[in-house]
Amino acid sequence: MGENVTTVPELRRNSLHQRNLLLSMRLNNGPGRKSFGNSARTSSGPNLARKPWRMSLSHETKTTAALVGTGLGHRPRDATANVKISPLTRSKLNTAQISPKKEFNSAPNGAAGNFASRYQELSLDDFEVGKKLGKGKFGKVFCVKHKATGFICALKAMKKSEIVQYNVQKQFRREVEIQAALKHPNLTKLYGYFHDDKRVYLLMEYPVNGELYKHLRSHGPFNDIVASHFVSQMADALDYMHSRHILHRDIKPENVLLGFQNTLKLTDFGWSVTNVGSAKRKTLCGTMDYLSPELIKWREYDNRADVWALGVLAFELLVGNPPFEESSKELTYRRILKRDLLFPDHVSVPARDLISRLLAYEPNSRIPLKDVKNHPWIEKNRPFW
Ligand SMILES: Nc1ncnc2c1ncn2[C@@H]1O[C@H](COP(=O)(O)OP(=O)(O)OP(=O)(O)O)[C@@H](O)[C@H]1O
Repeated sequence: MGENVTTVPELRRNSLHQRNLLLSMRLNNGPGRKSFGNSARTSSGPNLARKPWRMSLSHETKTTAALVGTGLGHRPRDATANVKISPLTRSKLNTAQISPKKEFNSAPNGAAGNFASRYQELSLDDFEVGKKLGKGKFGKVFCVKHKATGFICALKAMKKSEIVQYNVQKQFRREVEIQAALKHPNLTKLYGYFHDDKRVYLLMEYPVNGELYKHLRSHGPFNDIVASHFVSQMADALDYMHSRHILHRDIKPENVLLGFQNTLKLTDFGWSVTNVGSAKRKTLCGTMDYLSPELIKWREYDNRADVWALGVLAFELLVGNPPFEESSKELTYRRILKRDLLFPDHVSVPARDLISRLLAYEPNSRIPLKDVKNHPWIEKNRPFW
């Protein structure tokens, strides 16, 4: 398959936002030109395949500023908040901090305390850069070792100029703020960040076993024991996020990393958003196969859209493809709106029951995440995890 060919399944998993971004990158002669291929994750261009999409229908609540000093953050009530930073200004900026020292003290490594005291002064020279772990639209991710302490983590390097060029400062800032605030064993931790003249570097937990999606593709669908373990962990992670009034909005196997012993680590908070109280959202975002009926109908939605997406994920883990997969967006949407849910014979009765409850058409009828771990399918398989 040539570099500039995108397969139908990959386009299917693309996002409207992403297509818009791609268009904008093409119009701007930006890096999107290189990226339009199914080898996007490993090719030199940014990855635009299988990505979320988003079309803003309403003004969204923004969280408070972070990324102080990088040139990408803003200070509340600061009139210069959204002013693009010139290269000259950027070069004068100091090393940033995203969070207090305890961020690193909670890192899963004995050297973390020592590491913590140094992170404000970090630069790329403080790390041994290991293998490339992946590539996103705005940066590359590497496995790195902090030279002084031996602390191993993932480092995502993003060009400031590209973040500014594609006007995604706010989205980037929100992603960083949200990920930094979340602390849960099934969410990929963001320890902190630093920057230099050209790039911002995010230091993250390194789940060593890579993307769940790759395991799904290489090993085929999972059995009940493995799938139920993943579903239970994901329910826990989402329940935690929702308890903090945060919606993930882009659940799919590509956004799940794996640590040791099948520990699930949800990642990519690029479309996550805070949703305080009974507020509802209207921004259309997510990945086609994972969209809930209320999203497709452009209705207001809340955290139960993530519950639906968990149902789609559970199905994909057991079957190998999402339940409403079709060759076109229109056909997929039609099946979702009809809730045309068909299980292959091998899917067990209790698994069908949980998936059906997660995929209840009406958000009110969906099983609460707290009840997922007590569901018979989960309880039956738990002893074998
Ligand atoms: N903390 C991490 N540990 C291990 N691998 C990671 C980590 N974060 C990202 N990766 C890998 O690097 C790839 C690129 O990640 P990145 O966050 O830049 O992009 P993305 O979120 O997949 O895509 P995009 O930037 O287009 O939204 C991921 O697909 C994943 O395989």
